[in-house]
Amino acid sequence: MLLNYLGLARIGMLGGIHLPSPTCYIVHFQLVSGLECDLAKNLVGQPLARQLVVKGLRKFLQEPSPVKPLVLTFHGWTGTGKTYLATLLARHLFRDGVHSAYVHQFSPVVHFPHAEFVKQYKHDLKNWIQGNLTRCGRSLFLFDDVDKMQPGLIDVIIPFLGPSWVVFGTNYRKAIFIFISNAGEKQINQMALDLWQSRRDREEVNYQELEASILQAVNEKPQNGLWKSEIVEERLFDILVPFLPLRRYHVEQCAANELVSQGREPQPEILRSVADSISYFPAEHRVFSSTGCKTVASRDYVYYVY
Ligand SMILES: Nc1ncnc2c1ncn2[C@@H]1O[C@H](COP(=O)(O)OP(=O)(O)OP(=O)(O)O)[C@@H](O)[C@H]1O
Repeated sequence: MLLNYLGLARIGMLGGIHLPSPTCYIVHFQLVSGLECDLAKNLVGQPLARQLVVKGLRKFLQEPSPVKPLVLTFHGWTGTGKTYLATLLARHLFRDGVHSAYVHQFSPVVHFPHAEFVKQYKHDLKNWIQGNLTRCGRSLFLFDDVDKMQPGLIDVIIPFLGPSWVVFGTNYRKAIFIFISNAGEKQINQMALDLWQSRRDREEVNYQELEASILQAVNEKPQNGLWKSEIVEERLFDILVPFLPLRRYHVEQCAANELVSQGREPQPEILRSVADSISYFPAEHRVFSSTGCKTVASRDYVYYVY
């Protein structure tokens, strides 16, 4: 029963049968440029995240024999585009995007809900990753809400993240792992607010300082899936990607993109109404969107037509 919660039956892995597959994604020279272009068009207000991911991916894919898997951690406030970026990345790597059999998404509430089953979860997760990397060395693993995972659970995948050439008889160095969390969101938001208060552009954020304060926040908070994790302590991640809080004009941009994708005119009055309907923080200055662009796509734009 526990195996089924990870959907292991779906791909014929029960009983240790690993079906080799020739159809993992094929690295081609347009892959990263295509992603870069897509992100420039659709990922609003996150130039730093875009540059970090594109640069890291390009370097990783150019290497025929990478020294280790690519491990990215995404941090930031809700609705700033962390999952969205991961989805776009999956779409460029695999024809079926996140629905590909080689993309594996994990969420603590769906896959690891009960603290008393952690031992079983660890066992199943390790087998699941091992089995799927045997099928496709270029698999993509997305861990959502890592900060809400049981501490220690994630450490079971550490052998797959390091530079070991062969672990359990398989080469794991071409895989991509992404850990998504809100850990460090306060630090990111504070830094963006400080910049705003000193009338500087939010994109002028000092990456090294930000990275250090996010790592400190992760380590200070127990009951956080990355707390005391070797992924952080041993620096098994390659790139820490911060997502900045979004401003009102970003919300308008998200609404404009949504309208255009629906084949509609992005009329300024509609964009203004959408932005007006969202709350902003901190209360005294109302600088950043409380929900980022999260609720923008699900709006019923019919009501915004005058
Ligand atoms: N920077 C952005 N650019 C364009 N659209 C965005 C952006 N951020 C969020 N969105 C929109 O909001 C939706 C939800 O965003 P997403 O799931 O990426 O948020 P998140 O940062 O992962 O938040 P959470 O921490 O709550 O999971 C996306 O599917 C997309 O439609």
